[in-house]
Amino acid sequence: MTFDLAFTEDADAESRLEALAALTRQTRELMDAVALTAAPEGELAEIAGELAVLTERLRAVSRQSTHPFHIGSDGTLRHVGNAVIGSGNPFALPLVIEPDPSTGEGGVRADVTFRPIHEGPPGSVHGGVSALIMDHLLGHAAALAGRGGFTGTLTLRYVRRVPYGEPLAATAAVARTEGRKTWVEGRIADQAGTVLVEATGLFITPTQWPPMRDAPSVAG
Ligand SMILES: CCCCC/C=C\C/C=C\C/C=C\C/C=C\CCCC(=O)SCCNC(=O)CCNC(=O)[C@H](O)C(C)(C)COP(=O)(O)OP(=O)(O)OC[C@H]1O[C@@H](n2cnc3c(N)ncnc32)[C@H](O)[C@@H]1OP(=O)(O)O
Repeated sequence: MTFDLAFTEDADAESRLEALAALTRQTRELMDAVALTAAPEGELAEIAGELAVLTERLRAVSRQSTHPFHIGSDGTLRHVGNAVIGSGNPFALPLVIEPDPSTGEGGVRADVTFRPIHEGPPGSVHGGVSALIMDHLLGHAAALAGRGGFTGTLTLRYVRRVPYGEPLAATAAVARTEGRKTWVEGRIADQAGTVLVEATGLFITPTQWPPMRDAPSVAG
């Protein structure tokens, strides 16, 4: 397979990206408020009407596509539209990933506090949301090791229910490599270190891929 990963300089000024990030954060607050609202029926309909006006205002000046990868002013590789880390994507948690070489090659960690909008089983985080976070974090570890690629397989073991509203830690590091294949292992644990989710992912680097050995740090 061939795959062109275009690292474009984004035309948007940093100040506009900051304003977009502020709108995105506000939208996340809105999502949380909607999920927990106890407002009466009439007020719900009224608020929906007000939001429809705002939605139309945004839609009237839509981009053709979401923000692509671009190199930020500090040299960081940014993906503003990403579903997990994107500062311009309300769906993103967002996950803020830090390198943690102490955990191994490509080692990364992220503090994560899930919210009620992530609910699956009552009072717990949806297993698919945990998988999303693990997929991304494992992929980030592979990229940090200079072996970025697509997820081929992702296997999870749900050890204990994952609570929301509680600070948790997600970690990952490369376990082994073979040609274009990179196996990465990771976990989500609570503050006491109790493992809640274990994950193993196989990432495959496409045949035509820009050299990642000198990849800049990645952010949303
Ligand atoms: C969305 C991000 C994009 C990635 C950007 C990466 C880096 C950018 C820099 C930083 C980014 C930072 C972090 C990234 C964070 C998260 C990553 C999220 C990743 C995703 O969210 S990604 C979406 C889900 N993912 C897909 O959408 C994949 C769809 N798929 C394909 O695009 C192809 O399928 C591909 C490329 C996987 C392989 O295609 P190919 O042509 O290169 O490989 P080929 O067939 O030649 O096989 C070669 C050897 O791999 C074995 N093999 C092949 N496929 C396998 C599989 N699935 N499972 C197990 N083994 C497999 C064969 O059996 C053979 O093995 P052997 O050599 O031993 O015979």
